[in-house]
Amino acid sequence: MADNATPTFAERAVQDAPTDYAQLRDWVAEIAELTQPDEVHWVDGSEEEYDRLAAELVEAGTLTKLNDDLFPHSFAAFSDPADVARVEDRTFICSEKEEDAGFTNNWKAPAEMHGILDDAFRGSMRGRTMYVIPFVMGHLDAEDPKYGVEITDSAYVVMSMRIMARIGTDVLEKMSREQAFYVPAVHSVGAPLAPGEQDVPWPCNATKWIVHFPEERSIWSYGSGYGGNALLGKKCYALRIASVMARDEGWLAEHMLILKLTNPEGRAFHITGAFPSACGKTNLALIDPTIEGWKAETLGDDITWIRAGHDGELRVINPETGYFGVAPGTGWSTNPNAMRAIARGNSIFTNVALTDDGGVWWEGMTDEVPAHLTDWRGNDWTPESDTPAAHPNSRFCTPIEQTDMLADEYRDPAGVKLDAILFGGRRKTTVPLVTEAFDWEDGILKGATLSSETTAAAAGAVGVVRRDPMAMLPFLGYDAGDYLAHWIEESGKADAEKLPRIYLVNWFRRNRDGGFAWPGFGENSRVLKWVAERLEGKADAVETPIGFTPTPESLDLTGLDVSDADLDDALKVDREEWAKESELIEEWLERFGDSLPASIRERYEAQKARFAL
Ligand SMILES: Nc1nc2c(ncn2[C@@H]2O[C@H](COP(=O)(O)OP(=O)(O)OP(=O)(O)O)[C@@H](O)[C@H]2O)c(=O)[nH]1
Ligand SMILES: O=C([O-])CC(=O)C(=O)O
Ligand SMILES: [Mn+2]
Repeated sequence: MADNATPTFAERAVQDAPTDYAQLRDWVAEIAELTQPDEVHWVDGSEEEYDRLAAELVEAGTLTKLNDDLFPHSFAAFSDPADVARVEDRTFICSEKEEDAGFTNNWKAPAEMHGILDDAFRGSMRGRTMYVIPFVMGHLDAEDPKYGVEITDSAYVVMSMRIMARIGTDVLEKMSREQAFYVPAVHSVGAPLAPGEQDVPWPCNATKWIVHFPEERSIWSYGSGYGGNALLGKKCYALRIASVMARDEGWLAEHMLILKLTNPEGRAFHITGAFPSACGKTNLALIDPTIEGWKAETLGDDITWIRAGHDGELRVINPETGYFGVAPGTGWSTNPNAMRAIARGNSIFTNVALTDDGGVWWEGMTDEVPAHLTDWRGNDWTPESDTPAAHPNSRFCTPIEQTDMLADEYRDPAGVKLDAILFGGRRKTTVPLVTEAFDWEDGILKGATLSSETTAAAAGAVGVVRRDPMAMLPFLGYDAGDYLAHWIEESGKADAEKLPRIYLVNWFRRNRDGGFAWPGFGENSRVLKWVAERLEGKADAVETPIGFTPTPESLDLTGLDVSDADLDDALKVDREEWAKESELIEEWLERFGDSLPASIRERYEAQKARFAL
């Protein structure tokens, strides 16, 4: 016990707590006792609070206020050059049993990991403010709201969480009233300050731990201030922990965009797309169709929760409220919908370049390259410079409500019926522009064996082909084989004839000259049109050993300047390429051992046999 004069860290953490939810108060007190912050602030989620934090971060040099005439109410942040992406090799799933984490995850025994984390977090918030952020992923008025509380010592995280999720007083009140379960999520940049020590603009620690305890449903993140490592509602909760909740409760947490596509007759199709990080989800979610009469609206760009509805349909919602989008390549010509949302302001940019008039710029934003910039590292930059002005994984963090083409159904907790699922990745070779799976099980095989070249979204080598089941490889909270079995089980709850159709897509295949065979971006609406017309039984296709691909005539190419050679390069199923691919797929499936569902192996054998014919 402390004497009367000095309250303990625990006492100070809850003395002004705006809740009487005892379990929550106890947990916050316990974390304060461990991390020893100077102050504790319970986040209310108000605009005044956001502006106050922004002013503090501008003062500290963490944020640069942008020119209000260009990007109203917006800021740029520049991270430590060693803290620019998710760190997959420091990400752990600490289930009780190692086999439950599966071969795709790093694992340590929970007791051992708790010991490591206790040591790391002890005193880690000294000299800093500890923020308590009540949040909900998905809708607050959902049947079963998915609450969380993030404790963090980063005001940048608080500001970003306010864009990305529903946070603050309303959430805290409802959670407290219901005494509801919440996911406890603790984040520290791991850079305590000694008394009088000067802070740096982007505090972080060379050692990083991104840890999930699936049975406890808890998250501990140490050492990084960046994106998916630190905004714990996003990948850590809404994918890794949610995938485990989904397994136990009977739903699916997926790394997918949601798009509503309406044809000229007014019929709407809801399409999700699972593509690995930096492989085109945000761009497809915000597509500006180039074909006449077709309308696209978005519901989400990164995470989708899927549930079999009472009506035998699969229904989907987006649990987030903002974009944490890849900046480079997002431009007025490639993605005007994203640009318009960004230009409304209220955004935080991380690791982009600054223009001389107080705006931001990144590669691909405009066709014209500015003559002078300050690059993401703070150095002078000109078009002659030999490094990019913006980091390849620089990001814009922008409220989804600022999107002109936001679908009304985004706001509906019941979500929308799912009509088609696209699985995609970056493949220079082998994988055609679009292939319709023969049926649902064949579609699951396509998802289970999905592959892509690695990108700058995660630390490590770029451009290496790896298998990425359902684009969830870095986001699975449990064994990959059990996850595939869960997909099969959940889809069994829907009426077979109401199940979505599954397509494999690849916008990134190269032509014989090494360029992109397909122009991509808005032109992908031509592929979406083909998908919609397949769903209606209207579009023609060629049957190949891997499924149905478009006949050149069935793709609407009106007004598109694409050569026959490029089209052939984009669409072909090449037997030699697939002979190599089959070997890689076989090696991949071997790695699952006994946990691979038998039906997936059977469908793979059937595919292989079709090539042998
Ligand atoms: N060539 C080509 N590039 C594309 C296409 N769609 C997206 N890209 C580029 O791919 C990169 C990543 O695209 P995003 O849409 O941000 O990818 P994402 O899947 O949302 O990435 P995360 O947010 O990291 O999960 C950007 O540089 C885009 O410009 C396309 O159709 N063709
Ligand atoms: O999580 C992040 O840092 C950014 C992101 O969306 C991804 O990598 O998929
Ligand atoms: Mn994205």
